[in-house]
Amino acid sequence: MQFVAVAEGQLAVVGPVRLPIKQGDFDATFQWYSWLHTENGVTKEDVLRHLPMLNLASAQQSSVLVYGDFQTAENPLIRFHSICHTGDIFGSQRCDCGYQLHESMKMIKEHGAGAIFYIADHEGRGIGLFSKSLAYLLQEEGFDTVEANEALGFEDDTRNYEQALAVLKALRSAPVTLITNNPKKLEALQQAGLSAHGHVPLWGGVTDSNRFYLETKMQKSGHVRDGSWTV
Ligand SMILES: Nc1nc2c(ncn2[C@@H]2O[C@H](COP(=O)(O)OP(=O)(O)OP(=O)(O)O)[C@@H](O)[C@H]2O)c(=O)[nH]1
Repeated sequence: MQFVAVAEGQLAVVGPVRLPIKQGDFDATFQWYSWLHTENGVTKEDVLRHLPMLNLASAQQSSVLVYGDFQTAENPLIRFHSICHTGDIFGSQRCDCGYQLHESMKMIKEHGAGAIFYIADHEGRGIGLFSKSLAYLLQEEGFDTVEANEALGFEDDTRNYEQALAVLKALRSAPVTLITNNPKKLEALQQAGLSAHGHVPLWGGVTDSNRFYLETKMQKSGHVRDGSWTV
C-alpha cells in the first residue's frame, strides 16, 4: 500500500488504486487516490491506529482520479469537480454537473494525461445536501440558485480548494490546465502557482430543466461561456 503523507495540510493521501471505469461506451483505467483530513497524524501508522474510531462513513472523503503519466506529462488537464449527489449519481437534469463529470473524464482520456479531483465537502456549493433539497424547493417557488442559498442564510458559494491544491502538489509540481467555466477556481489554482495556460471551458448538456440554472451561473455567479478569459 502506498501512502503519501501531506503533513502541512494534515492530509493523508492513499493510492494509487487501479480503477477500470466503464460508463456507456466510454471506458478508461484511472489511478485513484483518496485523502483524509486528520488531526491525529498523517503517517500510515497514525492513520491505521485511529481508523476504526473515525466513523468515516458519516462524512464523505474526497478523492482524485488520475489518468496517464500525470507526474511528468507536459501540460495535463485537471478538473476540480464539486460533489453533486443529484447530478453525478442520479443523473439529475436540474444542473449540468453529471454532464461535466463524464465529459471531463472523456476530455482527459483524449488529452492523454490529467486528473479529476472529486471534492466531497462542496455539495450544493458548500451548503450540504439537505440544505440543497431545501434550496430546490425554494427554486420551485421562483427563487434562482443564488437567491435560494441566501434565503436559507448561506453565502452563495463557500467552497475552498485548499485540500485539492495540497493533493495536487503531492502528485505533481509543475503547472496544469484547468477544465472549468468558473473564474474563482482558476484564481485558486493561479494563486497556488500551478496554472499553466488559462482554462479549458466545459459547456454542454443544456436541457429545458437546467437552462435557467446555467443562465444564473453566468449572470450572478461569474461563470463565463467564452473560453478566452484569464484572471
Ligand atoms: N446550492 C445549490 N447548489 C447547486 C445547485 N445545482 C448544483 N449545485 C451544486 O453546485 C456545485 C457545482 O457548481 P457549479 O457552480 O454548477 O459549477 P462550478 O463547479 O462552480 O464551475 P465549473 O467548473 O464550470 O463546473 C455542486 O456542488 C452542486 O452540488 C443548486 O441549484 N443549488
